[in-house]
Amino acid sequence: MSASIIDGKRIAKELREEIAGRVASFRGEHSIQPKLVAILVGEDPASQVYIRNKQRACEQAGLASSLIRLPDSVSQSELLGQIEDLNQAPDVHGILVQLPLPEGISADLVLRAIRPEKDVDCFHPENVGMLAIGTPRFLPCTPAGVVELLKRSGVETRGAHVVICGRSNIVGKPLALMMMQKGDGGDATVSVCHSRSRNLEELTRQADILVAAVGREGFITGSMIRPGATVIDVGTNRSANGKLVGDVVFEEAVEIAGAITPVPGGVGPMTVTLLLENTLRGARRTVR
Ligand SMILES: NC(=O)C1=CN([C@@H]2O[C@H](COP(=O)(O)OP(=O)(O)OC[C@H]3O[C@@H](n4cnc5c(N)ncnc54)[C@H](OP(=O)(O)O)[C@@H]3O)[C@@H](O)[C@H]2O)C=CC1
Ligand SMILES: Nc1nc(=O)c2c([nH]1)NC[C@@H]1CN(c3ccc(C(=O)N[C@@H](CCC(=O)O)C(=O)O)cc3)C=[N+]21
Ligand SMILES: [Mg+2]
Repeated sequence: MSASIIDGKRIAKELREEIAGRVASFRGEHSIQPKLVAILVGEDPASQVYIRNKQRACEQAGLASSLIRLPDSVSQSELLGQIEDLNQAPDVHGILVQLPLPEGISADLVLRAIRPEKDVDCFHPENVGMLAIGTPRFLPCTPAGVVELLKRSGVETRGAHVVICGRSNIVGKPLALMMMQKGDGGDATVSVCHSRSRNLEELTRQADILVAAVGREGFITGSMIRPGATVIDVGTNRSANGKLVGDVVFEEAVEIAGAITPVPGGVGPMTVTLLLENTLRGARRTVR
């Protein structure tokens, strides 16, 4: 038996074409081009991949985008000053500060400094709070990408047991919030595992939908997967041979799972796509 492969690249392309259409009509109606600005401090390799892909995606969807590169040595106050300029700039609708940030810069402080109306990552405490109570302003890109992938591949979340490995503020925690929410794409029973979880394999084997967001190559092996389960691999790891690999041992998992996302070509392209969606949403706010 072999799992069906969830083609994130294809689904992302479909969704991008829809977004491009909406961007075009927004521009036609308001003569405003939605604009995203990303800030990269230093040279984190995962961030480089993300940046390259989102610049290209913005171009294809008709969005403006720019990248501010700052050296590792930049001071926290200089960075905060840059963010404040972007907060004030009327032509900027989305601001994204790439994580991780170098030591000596407080990510918490930096993320709070971004004006919530331009916080396309949905990392600001106000936006996380809105998400948690069920009245989201933005949906966080990677979790929303996962939910959209499931929806578009016909995987039912309602009543399903979703087991998420990882509890970060960027993936695991907001994904848990979204999937436990009432209604479409949610209504799941959610378990969240982390490095202190006991009997991990016992937990993951209960999953109808297993999400790996740990950041370790080879983390999810075949024996951790219930036969027929859907496996979503969020991991983006640089392997020793330079290849991009997920957290799941794909060759094992594909024999056991019912459906599985590959890396690359699974969740990653969806993250980029949802960022386009959020930038358009940020621009819409300015005309209401
Ligand atoms: N495809 C995409 O669009 C994106 C991909 N990523 C990728 O996803 C992965 C996760 O990213 P991120 O959430 O930022 O990572 P973090 O390092 O912030 O979080 C990793 C999580 O995994 C948990 N963990 C670590 N070791 C174990 C273990 N032995 N058993 C169980 N849980 C464990 C940690 O537990 P604890 O909390 O106890 O430390 C933590 O909650 C990375 O590979 C990243 O590159 C990230 C964002 C977007
Ligand atoms: N503020 C912030 N927000 C983030 O969302 C954020 C971040 N910082 N820091 C880094 C991580 C990582 N991340 C990825 C997004 C897309 C791909 C992606 O496009 N992946 C393609 C890669 C294909 C390739 O080019 O090789 C794929 O999996 O197919 C990967 C990783 C977002 N992150
Ligand atoms: Mg991290």
